[in-house]
Amino acid sequence: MPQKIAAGNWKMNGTLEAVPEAGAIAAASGAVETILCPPATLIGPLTLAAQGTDLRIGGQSCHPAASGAHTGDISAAMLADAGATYCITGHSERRADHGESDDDVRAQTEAAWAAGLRAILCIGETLEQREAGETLDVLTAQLEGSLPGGATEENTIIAYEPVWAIGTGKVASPDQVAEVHDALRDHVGPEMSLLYGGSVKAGNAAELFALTNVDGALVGGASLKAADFVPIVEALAAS
Ligand SMILES: O=C[C@H](O)COP(=O)(O)O
Repeated sequence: MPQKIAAGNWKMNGTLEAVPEAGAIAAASGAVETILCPPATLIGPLTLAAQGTDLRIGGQSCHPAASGAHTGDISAAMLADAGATYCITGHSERRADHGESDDDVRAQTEAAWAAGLRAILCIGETLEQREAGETLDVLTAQLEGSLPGGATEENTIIAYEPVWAIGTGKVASPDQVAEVHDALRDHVGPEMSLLYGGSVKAGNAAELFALTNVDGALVGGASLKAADFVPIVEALAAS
């Protein structure tokens, strides 16, 4: 059985004032694997807030190199040193804002593994690609291009995030999610966790988690406040 996972991606949100939210989320973690990926500045503080609980902390991206002359970047080893045990790779915002290619994502994922981090590797189609009927082809190509050989359920989680559903309030329909996740399951085998991401909220989480091949969610906006995220974690635990 794939592991059930509720992951929150705080993106470029949060200062020290947000640490108590993580504390409240930590207090509610345990029934399913629960992860918060804050900005790099908060990995240390959130690791401290999560100490003694089942909440795990992750980075949002990493440079493929372990160290060096890469101003503004952070390595997987640094994330691990600060307390992270997970790292998102291939998020569509990184692919769009920083021009990260499948090759870059594969190298980052390998770097995350080398530092002992479990990767949360994201793939997703744009609205244009969906409307052109290219969704499954695009996702297969992204997976084949960015998932390194040697991926297992121990070192990798796949997150399907349709770009058009991220931060828009337009969640993919259960049929759309099921079609993609069933195809992904055929691709990655029976044990790797498959997360859905894109406008997941407490109000739509249970319906998504009821789908056979949805093992959890990668949540953006609704992970910033414990009052929004904890009900999603609870819906997953109840699924
Ligand atoms: O990484 C998280 C996703 O991009 C989803 O973000 P969202 O829940 O704000 O739509």
